[in-house]
This record gives sequence, C-alpha cells and structure tokens, in this order.
Amino acid sequence: MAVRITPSILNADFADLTGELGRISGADLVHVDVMDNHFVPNLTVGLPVVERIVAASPVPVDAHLMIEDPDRWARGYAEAGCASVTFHAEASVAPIRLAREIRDAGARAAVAVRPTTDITPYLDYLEELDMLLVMTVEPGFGGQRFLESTVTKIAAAREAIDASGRDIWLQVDGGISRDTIAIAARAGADTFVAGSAVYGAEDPNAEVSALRELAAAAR
Ligand SMILES: O=C(CO)[C@@H](O)[C@H](O)COP(=O)(O)O
Ligand SMILES: [Co+2]
Repeated sequence: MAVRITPSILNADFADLTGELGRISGADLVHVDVMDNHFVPNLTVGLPVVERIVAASPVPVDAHLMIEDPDRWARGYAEAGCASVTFHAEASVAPIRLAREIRDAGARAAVAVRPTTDITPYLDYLEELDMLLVMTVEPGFGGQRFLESTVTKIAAAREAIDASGRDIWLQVDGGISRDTIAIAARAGADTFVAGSAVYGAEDPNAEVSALRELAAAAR
C-alpha cells in the first residue's frame, strides 16, 4: 500500500513561500492549513494565498480547512485547483452535499475529525469521500505532541476503508515525526502530515524521504 508524506507549511517561512515549497519538491502533496480564528484560535491564509500556492507549488496542494461554514467556502478551494480539500465534520452542516460539491469541482473530498470527535458516522458514507483525516492533535497549532488516544480511531477507520474496497486515503495530522510515524502507520494511516518535523529539519526533502521509509517499514 502506498505511503504519502504531505508536509504542512505552517512551520515554513511565510515570507518566502516559493522557496519553501521548493524545499519539499519530493513530497507527495503539500498540506496547507487554512485557519479562520473562529473554528480554531489561530489565523493563517485564505483563498487568494492558496491560489498563489497552487500556482507556485511543485507538488499538488492538500487544503485543510479549519474554518467555520466550510459549506460556503470549501468549493472555492477545489475550484482554485487544490488536489484535495478537507473540511471539518464539526463545522459542516451538510457534509455529504459538501463532499459532492468538492468532487464536482475537481478535487478529492475529505472529512476531518478532531481527536475527540467520533468518526463512526462518516464510515457509513465512504463512497462519498476520497480521504479521512484523523487529527492527532487539537487543531490550531503546529509543534504539538501526538495524542496516542487517537490510535483506536485510526484503526477503526482503516478497518472500514479496507472493508469498503475503495481507494480512500487515511491521513493523520499533528505531532508526526520520526518518533511517532510508525505508531500511526501501524494503526493503519497511509498519508502523513508533518509540519515542524519537516521544516525544522536542515534538509526538508531528506526528512520527507526518511519519514516515508519509516512509515513504509512499519506498515
Ligand atoms: O492542522 C494542523 C494543526 O492544526 C497541522 O497540519 C499542523 O500544522 C501540523 O504540524 P506539526 O504537528 O507536524 O508540527
Ligand atoms: Co493540518
């Protein structure tokens, strides 16, 4: 099974995004954290910046929307050329309709859950989704510690995905590093966000390769 490493640019130098994107050219996708200071207590970038990242990035863009009212805004990120658009289950009032809109606009549709949110209801709608994102920290900030309490949820999602026989990616996000990636991989994750681990490394591309090898060995 394929392993994908999707570095988060949250810990990159926002004054030199083009240069920072070039340092992860060996990644599978780049993970862009969109925060609105309402759904989470932090503020990052919005659609105009994401459009520029799509144009400048050597790899496809994976947008993680930590915003209120994704039912209104998510479609725009798909239309902007993001390869995948993830919205939070806790924020959407009509997740199935929204996933269909994202797909209609040409992107992979994904739903994310906070560490304490039950993922079970979404496992009944896997045919509507291309990826599940299990948050392994509380969303809002990079550099937090991986929450081992999320491992059973990752395993439950893996079981449901395998039973569905569909090509649905299982992403984890938060606290992923050389020390923790094997835990998440063994539980069943195949797509790994890593922010501080990648951009804190001297050679981000080399760190991407190291993480990919560790995940592949653990699966
Ligand atoms: O969505 C988020 C945080 O809310 C993440 O994408 C973080 O940016 C990952 O950073 P690290 O935990 O890997 O430092
Ligand atoms: Co994220």
